[in-house]
Amino acid sequence: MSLKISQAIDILKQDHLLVSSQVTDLDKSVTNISYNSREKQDNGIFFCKGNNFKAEYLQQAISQGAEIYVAEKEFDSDTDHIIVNDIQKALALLSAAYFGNPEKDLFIIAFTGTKGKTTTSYFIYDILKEVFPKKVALFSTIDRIVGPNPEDKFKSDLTTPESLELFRDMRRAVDNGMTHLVMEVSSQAYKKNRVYGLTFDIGGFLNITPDHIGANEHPTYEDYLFCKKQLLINSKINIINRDTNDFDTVYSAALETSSADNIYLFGRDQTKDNLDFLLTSKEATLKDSIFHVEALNDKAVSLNITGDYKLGLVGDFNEINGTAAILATGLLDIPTADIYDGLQGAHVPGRMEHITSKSHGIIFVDYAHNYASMKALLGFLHTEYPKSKLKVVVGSPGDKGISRRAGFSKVLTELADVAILTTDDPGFENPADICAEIYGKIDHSKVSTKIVLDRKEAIREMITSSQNGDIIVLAAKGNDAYQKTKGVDVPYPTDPVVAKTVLKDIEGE
Ligand SMILES: CC(=O)N[C@H]1[C@@H](OP(=O)(O)OP(=O)(O)OC[C@H]2O[C@@H](n3ccc(=O)[nH]c3=O)[C@H](O)[C@@H]2O)O[C@H](CO)[C@@H](O)[C@@H]1O[C@H](C)C(=O)N[C@@H](C)C(=O)N[C@H](CCC(=O)O)C(=O)O
Ligand SMILES: Nc1ncnc2c1ncn2[C@@H]1O[C@H](COP(=O)(O)OP(=O)(O)OP(=O)(O)O)[C@@H](O)[C@H]1O
Repeated sequence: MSLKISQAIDILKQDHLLVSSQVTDLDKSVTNISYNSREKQDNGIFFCKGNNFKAEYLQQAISQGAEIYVAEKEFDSDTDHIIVNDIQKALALLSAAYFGNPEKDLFIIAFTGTKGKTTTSYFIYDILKEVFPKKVALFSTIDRIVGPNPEDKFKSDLTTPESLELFRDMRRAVDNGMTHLVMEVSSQAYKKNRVYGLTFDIGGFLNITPDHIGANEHPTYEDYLFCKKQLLINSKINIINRDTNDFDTVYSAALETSSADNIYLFGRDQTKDNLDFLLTSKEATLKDSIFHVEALNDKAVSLNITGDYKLGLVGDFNEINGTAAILATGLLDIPTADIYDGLQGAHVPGRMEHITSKSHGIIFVDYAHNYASMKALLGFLHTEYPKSKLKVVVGSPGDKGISRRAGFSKVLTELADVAILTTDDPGFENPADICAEIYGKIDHSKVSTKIVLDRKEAIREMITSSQNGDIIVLAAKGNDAYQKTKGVDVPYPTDPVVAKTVLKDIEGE
């Protein structure tokens, strides 16, 4: 991979990002790109970016071989440099160019939403794999998959990677023969311009509820919504959940760059304007749900996806995610039978995973970790199984998402029968204080609550004290294999593994 300096300057000029440059050889090409001085920099271009950037990082990069730097201000007048007015945008455009614009060789389907991004992306990935084996890449919160072999799959650090890593991994995907990419786009990705310059083939909007508002994320809900809707402005075809909050704002965003013919609306309420697809729940068991998708007009009928579908994971919210996935893949002309099969077999790590016991009820492991998602989850279980006791093991993280604590108190009071509060990524806070905060706002006349700080013990206690007919929800941690504690990722066996170990101990094989 390489990038000629004159080409870099042209790209920046064209996008009105260039402020000035001091370059000794415009014909020179760099063969390394980095924003982290701890990496190797031989013949490289280095980006000075980030809230916590220090001038000494640039000196380290230069001493390690960086030939030129890009920054928003001059740090070192002796070294070649390009000054720009937006370092994040510059990083995105120049990363794309450095990696040979791999986005042009991929059909990219991207989804956003406060909840359901990961699930919907896995659904689409599992459907597409049926039709394009070994040709589908996935960039999700859980895994990034850039090729067909085991070494091409690795854990993600962010939901949407920084632009440099995004284009690097797209390049790897293309070089590995991938033709399609399914990815999650977080609001932060737009806030931080990680996806700047990208146009998605299909963009989907699932929902928005207040979340991710705080010092390091979005200052206000309006800012959160503004960032989220950018995905639709930057997509050729749009899929929108008609029942989302702020629908009018979201739909107007889609109309900024797409005609109504290229916007597909789905939802559960047939009386709403412009609905293209109606979703209706049909049957749900503890293991799967069957729902119906019906095209309501000629535009929708042309996708040929009307029919019943089955999902191997329950939750009416998952039917919404499933419908979004059906539309996205229907737009690719994929036979309905393949969509049906892919969806039926879809599995999303840590999302509504169910574990059956012989005599201690049914256990769900789910990543629900704020009021809205817990409300959707517990509300669904409560409606489907009104006679069962709902027993929840949950904790809330330290150092972030403070509002989730009051949200858990509220939703547990509204819907749970029994709750054990426990540890979940306490960071630099004391997990006992976090639990006490949740405990303090629970109405104890409605839900029997206790605190067991050791998460494994909390799960053990909940399972051993339950019986058939009970529904246990191990919430908020999903399939996470560590507890983030005082800056260290302390290994944790994962909730499903802990639950299965407890069952093995008390029920045998
Ligand atoms: C607030 C925020 O968005 N921060 C992100 C941002 O950090 P930053 O650019 O400000 O960089 P920084 O961490 O301050 O570090 C300064 C710079 O110095 C460099 N450095 C540092 C040390 C050194 O020795 N040498 C050196 O060169 C670093 O490489 C960096 O470029 O860019 C970094 C990548 O370059 C991200 O890791 C980081 O995400 C933080 C850690 C994060 O986790 N953000 C969350 C809020 C997030 O983005 N979440 C969304 C999902 C939310 C949702 O579900 O909707 C996501 O997409 O994951
Ligand atoms: N469409 C939806 N509406 C409401 N809640 C949902 C929806 N889909 C999933 N959930 C709930 O949210 C949890 C997280 O789902 P998922 O990981 O798919 O969302 P996400 O958007 O990727 O979340 P995050 O941004 O927190 O990583 C699930 O475990 C489930 O409890």
